[in-house]
Amino acid sequence: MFEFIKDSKNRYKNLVDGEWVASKEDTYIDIYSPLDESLIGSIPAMTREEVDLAVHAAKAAQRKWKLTTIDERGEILYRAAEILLEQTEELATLMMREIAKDMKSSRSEVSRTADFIKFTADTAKNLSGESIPGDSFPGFKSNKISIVRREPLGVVLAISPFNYPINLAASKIAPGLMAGNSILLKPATQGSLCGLYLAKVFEAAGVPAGVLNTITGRGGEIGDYVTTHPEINFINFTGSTEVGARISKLTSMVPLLMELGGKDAAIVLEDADLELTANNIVAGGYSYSGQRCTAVKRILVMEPVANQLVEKIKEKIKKLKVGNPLTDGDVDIVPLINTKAADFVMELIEDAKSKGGKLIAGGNRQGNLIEPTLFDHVTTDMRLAWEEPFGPVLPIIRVKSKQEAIEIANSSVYGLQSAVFTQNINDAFYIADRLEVGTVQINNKTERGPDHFPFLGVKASGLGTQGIRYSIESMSRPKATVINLPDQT
Ligand SMILES: NC(=O)C1=CN([C@@H]2O[C@H](COP(=O)(O)OP(=O)(O)OC[C@H]3O[C@@H](n4cnc5c(N)ncnc54)[C@H](OP(=O)(O)O)[C@@H]3O)[C@@H](O)[C@H]2O)C=CC1
Ligand SMILES: O=C(O)[C@H](O)COP(=O)(O)O
Repeated sequence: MFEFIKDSKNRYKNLVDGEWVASKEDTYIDIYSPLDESLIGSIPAMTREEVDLAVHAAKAAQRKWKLTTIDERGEILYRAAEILLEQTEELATLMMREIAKDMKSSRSEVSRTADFIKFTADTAKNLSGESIPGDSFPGFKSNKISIVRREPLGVVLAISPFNYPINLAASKIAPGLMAGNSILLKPATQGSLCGLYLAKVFEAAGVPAGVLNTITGRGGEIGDYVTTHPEINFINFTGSTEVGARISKLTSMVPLLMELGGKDAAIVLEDADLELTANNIVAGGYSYSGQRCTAVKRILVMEPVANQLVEKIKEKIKKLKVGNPLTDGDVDIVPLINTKAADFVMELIEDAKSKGGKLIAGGNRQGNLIEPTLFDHVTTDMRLAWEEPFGPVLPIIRVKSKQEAIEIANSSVYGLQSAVFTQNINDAFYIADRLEVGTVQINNKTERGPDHFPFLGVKASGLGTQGIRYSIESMSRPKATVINLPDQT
């Protein structure tokens, strides 16, 4: 089924106006596996002219797509979810090779995405408009009624990152389609092969020609052209704050929905259940080598329980499986996505070492595989206290009071999530209410799911709100039609 999205040389094609098209200029980008450096495929480096064709197709197709019923769109999404599940093994294997995610996590990303797509169809089918009587506002009577329905925005540009190449692409495509938009998917270059498979899934499910199109090429080369294209009506971006800020500077009068970087703090109070806390910190900080926007990225612990917590985390780190999913099966710590990312993490480690951070575990590197690393006594002059490693390293900052924890947590430029570990609900709410983040988790690691919860970052962590219903609402707008009946009073 998926064969014709690539040629005999493993060169992938793009979905443009319902056709799978090769690079017109014969310019391709080779994609190598971070696991063994093998060549796993090539993707077209699209030219501006090729981008234009995709955008025009999306624009034209949206005019018809918005006239389809929500029920029809929902049926296509239910089929897409089924096809996706049928392809689990093939897609998970590709994902493992393309972004170095172990098979168990790759499979679970595919099934989570199928659930997401189904839930999106269910939610859109159950959204209702509203009618607002005029007489609730002073000076108006009940003969004036506003009927409010939702309209699509037009052409949605969906830009996804490498780390969840299926889920973070589908979580833009599915709500966008249900809202009646057409979509241009620009997947991360390392992650494009998965992105193109996903597009094939939606196409096979019956998404009409032009309603979903793909654009491949390096963001640094075609990104600015695509994001400033005059026919784009909405941009839904997930990735680094650096690129998100660039898009927000370059664009004008185009609404943006952005999930960006984070430095999620786990705040641990004296009365916390330390076993539960350590389990959550280790799972939250190190899974997929910390390459998750919502990974726990710093620990702010009350001094009196710090030693005990450090010991527990250290013991649990020893049990993490470190290796290569190709040869070692399901592992927690995998090689990072590329050498640049691994070099950056090592810089943070060296900086913390040189400034007196106490290395409790890890610290070494073999190629791009970095040991799960824990530093104690990290101070606020160390880069590790503030910068997002997107790698398996966690700093422990010891604090003396709730106030100090709140202050350090809020001094970050980021504001995605935070976790608070305590058995005192009053303290939990006291802290939660003062944290400048999108979500506070009480007695749990920071995480996005379940995917129908609102998901948002404040400050440098994002703009707007995702989460199934929130995403549909973000990708549509209210349209009011006002009925003016004769005044019979
Ligand atoms: N808050 C959240 O939900 C999430 C945040 N992230 C954040 O993303 C980062 C890691 O992901 P990563 O993929 O490396 O992020 P990047 O910001 O490097 O890339 C994200 C996407 O943007 C594209 N891109 C790059 N330059 C441009 C440009 N000028 N215009 C338009 N698009 C462009 C990339 O394409 P290409 O690959 O071709 O460069 C990719 O598709 C981390 O900071 C992490 O915190 C990641 C996941 C979730
Ligand atoms: O991109 C990410 O890192 C994800 O949005 C995080 O999702 P998770 O918390 O469910 O892993």
